[in-house]
Amino acid sequence: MKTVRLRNVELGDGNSKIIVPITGATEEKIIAQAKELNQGICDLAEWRVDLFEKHHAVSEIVKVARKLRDVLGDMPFIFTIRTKEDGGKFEGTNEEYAETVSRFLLEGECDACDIELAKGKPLVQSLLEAAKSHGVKTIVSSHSFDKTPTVDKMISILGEMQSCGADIAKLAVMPKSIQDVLNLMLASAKSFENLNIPLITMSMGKLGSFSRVAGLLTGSCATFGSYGQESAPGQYDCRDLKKIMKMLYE
Ligand SMILES: O=C1C[C@@](O)(C(=O)O)C[C@@H](O)[C@@H]1O
Repeated sequence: MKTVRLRNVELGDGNSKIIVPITGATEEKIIAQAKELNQGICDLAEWRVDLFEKHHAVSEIVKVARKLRDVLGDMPFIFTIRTKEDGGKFEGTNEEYAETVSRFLLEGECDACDIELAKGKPLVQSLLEAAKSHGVKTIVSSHSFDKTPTVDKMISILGEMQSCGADIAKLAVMPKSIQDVLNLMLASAKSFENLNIPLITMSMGKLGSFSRVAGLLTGSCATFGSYGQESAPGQYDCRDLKKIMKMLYE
């Protein structure tokens, strides 16, 4: 299993890292939230750019990202612009999505970039290449907010992420039953055995929250916790998450 290093954080080394999404709508709120994260409450930050009110202007995104970089110090940060189809607020076309991500990679600064698998192979591959050429690691992601696919389907989604060249594969699904949560965990554990890139997997919602602390069983190398507003249903407050992970992992 390959590990992926983002600054001083090694993903896939057997511990589960805590990622907190920055969810503010304004520059002021984004920077204020980042300042609080830099107090040892998490290992990585994810900037949910689609929640920023000026996410249509790449120059504004780049400007805020520079400030974020300064405020976060050595904490790695992930650039994520989540589209409506995957549960986010970005409503542009696939071309506009690709344009925003690729222009950011050219002009901005981040340690890793989220790329949605559902955007299709040619687009995903061109963004993966752009990220690589800028020394940015990639997290290819897939979200299913209305259901949990079958175990085989989830295994094949994670496999597809690896075969298209992702550094990290991420899968988030919504359960309707306990079996769905167990299915996500099983698909993750099986993929962990068979793939050689780090995985981040979660079953969302209240029911799925068990999966968010089960990285030891499922091979998920990181878990998302909230600080203030959650960016997806079922996230634990990151301070509680830190305590739970300490109990489970030490
Ligand atoms: O992909 C993910 C996972 C997530 O959807 C979750 O369920 O914790 C939260 C998002 O902010 C992140 O980009």
